[in-house]
Amino acid sequence: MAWSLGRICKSVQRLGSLSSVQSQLSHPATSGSVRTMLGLPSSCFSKTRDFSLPNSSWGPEMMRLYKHYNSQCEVVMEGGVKQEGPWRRLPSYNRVLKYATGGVYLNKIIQSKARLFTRNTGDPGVAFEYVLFFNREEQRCVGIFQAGHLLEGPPGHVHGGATATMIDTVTGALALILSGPVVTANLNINYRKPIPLGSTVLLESSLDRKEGKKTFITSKVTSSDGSKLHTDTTALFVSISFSNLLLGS
Ligand SMILES: CCCCCCCCCCCCCCCC(=O)SCCNC(=O)CCNC(=O)[C@H](O)C(C)(C)COP(=O)(O)OP(=O)(O)OC[C@H]1O[C@@H](n2cnc3c(N)ncnc32)[C@H](O)[C@@H]1OP(=O)(O)O
Repeated sequence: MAWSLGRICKSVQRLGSLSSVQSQLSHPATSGSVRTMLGLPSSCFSKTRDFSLPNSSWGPEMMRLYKHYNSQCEVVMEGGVKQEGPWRRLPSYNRVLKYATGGVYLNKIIQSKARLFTRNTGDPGVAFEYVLFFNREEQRCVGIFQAGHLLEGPPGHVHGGATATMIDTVTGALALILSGPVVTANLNINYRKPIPLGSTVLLESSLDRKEGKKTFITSKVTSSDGSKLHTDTTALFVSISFSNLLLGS
């Protein structure tokens, strides 16, 4: 077990290196063959579903925003030469640690039925449909989120906890890319306007500042056209030793 844990820690430490993460992010043109998320051979991911790719449940607004950012992941230069664009799509799996260990699953630490909360159903469109994009230059992450009917809170609207989950995801992803292994220490959310169930919203997060172990991120959720502010948030992430997190110390 110690050997497997060591491999996980090394993988996540690699994930914590900005240059490493950036080089490992999937490229739009090769999204079906993501090199790896954690620096592992692509065979570890070959049978793994990438949940951040379009599926039949995505509505027109979700597709429009997806195409808007995805088209900026690659730019075609004069002469038809393709180059990386300012944005990267972040792949999204439901059992990262299983694959981080190359299939050696740590049953004693993580229950074998464990799934990433936001990716715990394979049924398209019923819960969290989302995709994240990262902009290196601007140190920004955006999330496009279509809320399924299982996320109801107030009748016809999204549960505040589900919204918080998505805010945690988009701010957490940014903090993770910029600072390596982190946990959420504080999320301060102002709920301004309810989000209609089934609608698509845009989550934007950007780096406020870094102070030692602390990474401060700001975020807002707006309607897909940007005209309506649903929430604004400040978030604090604290850097951790990944082995301490797994061992609960
Ligand atoms: C290829 C790449 C693809 C990437 C694509 C990834 C996509 C996929 C992304 C998914 C993203 C999901 C993101 C989910 C993230 C969770 O959900 S994490 C789970 C929820 N969070 C937790 O369970 C955390 C529980 N809390 C803790 O473990 C500990 O309290 C903490 C937060 C580590 C802090 O521990 P501590 O011993 O207090 O730490 P300590 O060193 O004393 O404090 C450090 C500093 O932080 C301050 N601080 C600590 N807590 C607080 C607080 N609550 N308020 C204010 N200040 C605080 C301290 O005052 C201290 O400040 P300074 O003195 O340095 O100025």
